[in-house]
Amino acid sequence: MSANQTPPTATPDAVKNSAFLKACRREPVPHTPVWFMRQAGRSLPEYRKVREGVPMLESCMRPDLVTEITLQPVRRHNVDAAIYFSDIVVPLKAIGIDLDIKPGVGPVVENPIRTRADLARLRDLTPEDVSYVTEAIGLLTRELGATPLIGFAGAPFTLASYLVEGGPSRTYENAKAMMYGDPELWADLLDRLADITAAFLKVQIEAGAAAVQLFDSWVGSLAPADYERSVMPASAKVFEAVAGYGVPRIHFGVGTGELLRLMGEAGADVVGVDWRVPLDEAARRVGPGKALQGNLDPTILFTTPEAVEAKTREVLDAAAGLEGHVFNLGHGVMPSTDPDALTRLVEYVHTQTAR
Ligand SMILES: Cc1c2[nH]c(c1CCC(=O)O)Cc1[nH]c(c(CCC(=O)O)c1C)Cc1[nH]c(c(CCC(=O)O)c1C)Cc1[nH]c(c(C)c1CCC(=O)O)C2
Repeated sequence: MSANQTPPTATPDAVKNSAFLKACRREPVPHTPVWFMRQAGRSLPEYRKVREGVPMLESCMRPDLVTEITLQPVRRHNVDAAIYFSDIVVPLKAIGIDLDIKPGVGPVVENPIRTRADLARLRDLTPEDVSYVTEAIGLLTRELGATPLIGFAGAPFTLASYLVEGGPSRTYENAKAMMYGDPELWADLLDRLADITAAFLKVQIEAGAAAVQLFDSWVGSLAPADYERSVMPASAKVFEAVAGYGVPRIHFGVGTGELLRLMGEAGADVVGVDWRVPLDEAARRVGPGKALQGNLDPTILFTTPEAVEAKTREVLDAAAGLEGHVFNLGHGVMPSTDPDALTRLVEYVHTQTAR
């Protein structure tokens, strides 16, 4: 093993043999595994109760709260994987970036990153900066038993979109202007973010995360040629940095139909697909050797159980020929979703796909 290679992690056998990890490895499964992006928090009344009076970022730094919130959807819905409760901006906060998560708005950065001098504020992340993550994952893996824990991070482009814009955006005009107008500064910014993201994922894997997901939620705003030239190298650097652990790497974005092949080639084992591209078509675009994750439109959950089943059937039919399928929504659970609709959906996918 060369000096810059990482050792494989000791994922327990019971977790390794879970339906979720088998599907990620494209092995036969007893049933199609299910989890939901943004299953922790959001729609659960028990989540709102424990969060009462605790600001979002503070809750991410408290191992007792992180453990409880991560476990809540596992207890309630019988999902096949847990996702670590945190946020994509937590590693940026941990290195001292002055940002906050405003309720109903999202991440807001006090002083956006716009110039070369601003880059100096992005120092490396050390495990000590996020010791609460290591502690929480230690607690969680004990409680979860055979249920895998998914670690996650924001991808360089999506993190840059918040850092350069200063908050949520529809058009990403400042970020894209930097990408087109000062490609060297942009490349250096994304490279810095790749290192921070890779360090944050390593902390989670070394603490016991059995898989990781890179959220490039907003990268669908780019044309494939610009993605390939200006973003893919940084995302590929993140995937490469954690390749040696042997844990599945999931890559997800919204509106990424035109980018699916490149997002797989960046180094993912599993490509996440939103609801705009049927999974059989997504498989053709991604090519062989990758599992797919997705892709029920989350808004269908506001209709009737019959309509949810019919739409789920379409997803399962499109997924029938795939090498590996992890059932998920095409984007995160929306806050006003009825939690019982999620529980019924898990049950439906499990019974429809039982082998
Ligand atoms: C773009 C992005 C963010 N955060 C995240 C993404 C990528 C996923 C995606 O595309 O949806 C990722 C994220 N954020 C959160 C998780 C927890 C784990 C999970 O349940 O998936 C995960 C995986 C908790 C959170 N992150 C946030 C909340 C809500 C804050 C609260 O409950 O007070 C939660 C539970 C805040 C947040 N943070 C962010 C947004 C857009 C918001 C929502 C703002 C709002 O509408 O209130 C940035």
